[in-house]
Amino acid sequence: MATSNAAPAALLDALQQIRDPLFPAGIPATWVTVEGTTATLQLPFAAGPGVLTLLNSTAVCQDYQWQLVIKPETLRNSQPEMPRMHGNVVVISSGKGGVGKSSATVQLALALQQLGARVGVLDADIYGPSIPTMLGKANEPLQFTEDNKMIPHDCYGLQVNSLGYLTGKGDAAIWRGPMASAALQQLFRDTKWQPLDYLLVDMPPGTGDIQLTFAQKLPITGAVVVTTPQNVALADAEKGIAMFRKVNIPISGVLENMSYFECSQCGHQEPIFGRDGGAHTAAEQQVPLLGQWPLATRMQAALDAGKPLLTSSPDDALCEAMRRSAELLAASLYHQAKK
Ligand SMILES: Nc1ncnc2c1ncn2[C@@H]1O[C@H](COP(=O)(O)OP(=O)(O)OP(=O)(O)O)[C@@H](O)[C@H]1O
Repeated sequence: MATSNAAPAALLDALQQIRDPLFPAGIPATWVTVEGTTATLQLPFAAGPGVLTLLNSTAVCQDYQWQLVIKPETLRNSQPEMPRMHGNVVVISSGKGGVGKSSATVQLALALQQLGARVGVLDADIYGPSIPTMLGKANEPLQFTEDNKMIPHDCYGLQVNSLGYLTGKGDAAIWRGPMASAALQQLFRDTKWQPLDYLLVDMPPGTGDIQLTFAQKLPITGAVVVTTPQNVALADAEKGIAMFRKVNIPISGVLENMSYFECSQCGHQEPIFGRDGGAHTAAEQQVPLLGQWPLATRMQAALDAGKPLLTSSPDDALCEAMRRSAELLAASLYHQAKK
């Protein structure tokens, strides 16, 4: 019976030649095992079955029945002296408020989960924690362990903690400066997370002291900068990128949100905030573009109802775009950490 060591050289060669944003340097032999005509691709980051379609576009690969196994690796982070307890911590940030940072956090988290990862969400947006609205359970108080750790809510299989579960509406906004940074760190540390592959942190918007201190204290693997395409948002997105660079946190990518308005009646696409602004910023800053999500009424309605599209209409074309962004994020985290 053929084993991984016996994988034909022609197959390994072909895999190494594959080029895709998920595999910028091809697929290494160590990710592939072969038994007879069954081949298994084990990926160290979350990705969807489209990967197998990519393989099957190569003639040699078509001789095998492919299986995909997702086993995300916990990568190095910004606090090498701390134990890697929370999987890969990814901060989702925006220089400007209201661009869709919380929506992106929720939807990237659900998409990563649908790609086979164990995912947590930490809502650290002190100015207005909106994750409980988007994922439900807004009025369910948190439970505590005997040693006083917060037990995260289970929302659609995600482990979720939010300042919104601890404070009454409006209370959070009075936190400022060092008090806010300390509260955020406590929220991170005093939550009893079950094993995770990815922990997505919804940061407070902006690039001030609170964000900088918090970013410096967390064991961060990468940062996503969410922006809308217009110039005022892009200028703030660039400030965000500069802030993370200053503290040596890799930028995993820019996510352009509200890229165009999509008419639900006729499908016409109107770039109301300008065209490709986030894409240009990503190119100029030499960071990956994770996606261009449209402004879509059904996305907002689903989030407002606490039933994101990925849970209520997973076959929607928008969900496909979100899963693509999530796999690009997972791959970017991996490749940047291995550089
Ligand atoms: N692509 C989109 N299409 C339609 N509505 C969207 C889209 N992205 C976000 N929204 C809606 O815009 C509003 C603001 O989004 P969200 O709360 O995610 O922004 P934010 O950047 O986190 O804001 P804040 O600065 O308050 O933290 C929400 O009602 C959300 O449902």
